[in-house]
Amino acid sequence: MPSAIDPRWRDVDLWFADRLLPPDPAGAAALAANQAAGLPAHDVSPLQARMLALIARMLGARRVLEIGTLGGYSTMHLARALPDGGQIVTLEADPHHAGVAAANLDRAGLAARVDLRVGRAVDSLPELARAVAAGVAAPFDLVFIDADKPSNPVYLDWALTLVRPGAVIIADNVVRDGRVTDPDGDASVQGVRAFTDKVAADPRLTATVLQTVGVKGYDGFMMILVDAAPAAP
Ligand SMILES: C[S@@+](CC[C@H](N)C(=O)[O-])C[C@H]1O[C@@H](n2cnc3c(N)ncnc32)[C@H](O)[C@@H]1O
Repeated sequence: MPSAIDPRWRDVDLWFADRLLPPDPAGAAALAANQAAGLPAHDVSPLQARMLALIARMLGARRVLEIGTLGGYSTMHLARALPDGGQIVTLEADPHHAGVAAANLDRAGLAARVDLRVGRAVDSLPELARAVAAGVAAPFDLVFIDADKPSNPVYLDWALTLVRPGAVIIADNVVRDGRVTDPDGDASVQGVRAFTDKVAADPRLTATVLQTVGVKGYDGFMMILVDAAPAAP
């Protein structure tokens, strides 16, 4: 169970969001539609969405892969960060979530930039990999992993077949209220732990974790740079 959110975390998030984020009627409408449709409130926060969008812009990303769409809130922010002709492919297992996301993205005028694929990510990823390997589709510049945590190690393997050298992979919810350090943690904790070990063992990868507190409680992101050559120590 997540622990209570310290009111200071929420207040500080809102204080910065008030100052740094522009009004986002489409984002607010998406969150309201998600709630009305009974989706879990597992979307990134507005400031976290801005962080993802900033990373996409800093990378000059044209192709983004997202694993875990929910109602399309993070998808929306990443899609807006793309240049003309850019595309985000987003994978969602739950048809109800995908339907709500499609409506949200359509209402936000972003449908043309989003390729929403419904089905388990492990079933969608091979086709994406075939397209990239055949040169039919460009490799991805940024991958955002935000779905079922037990599958994170598998998602890492697929991501590494799908990205260009210099790409960035971001995984959400790696801290899990501090539970990541529990060797007897649940399947999600085990997924994050195995994912972390896999990242650490791969000489092509340079990674760090940013622990976060805020309106979403206590959690964190792993950020991974995929180097062209083995990573320096
Ligand atoms: C944390 S939510 C995603 C939140 C979203 N990225 C955002 O910030 O707005 C995780 C989503 O992953 C989906 N999911 C879970 N298992 C999946 C799988 N095997 N393949 C694809 N999507 C999956 C869930 O249905 C849920 O909608």
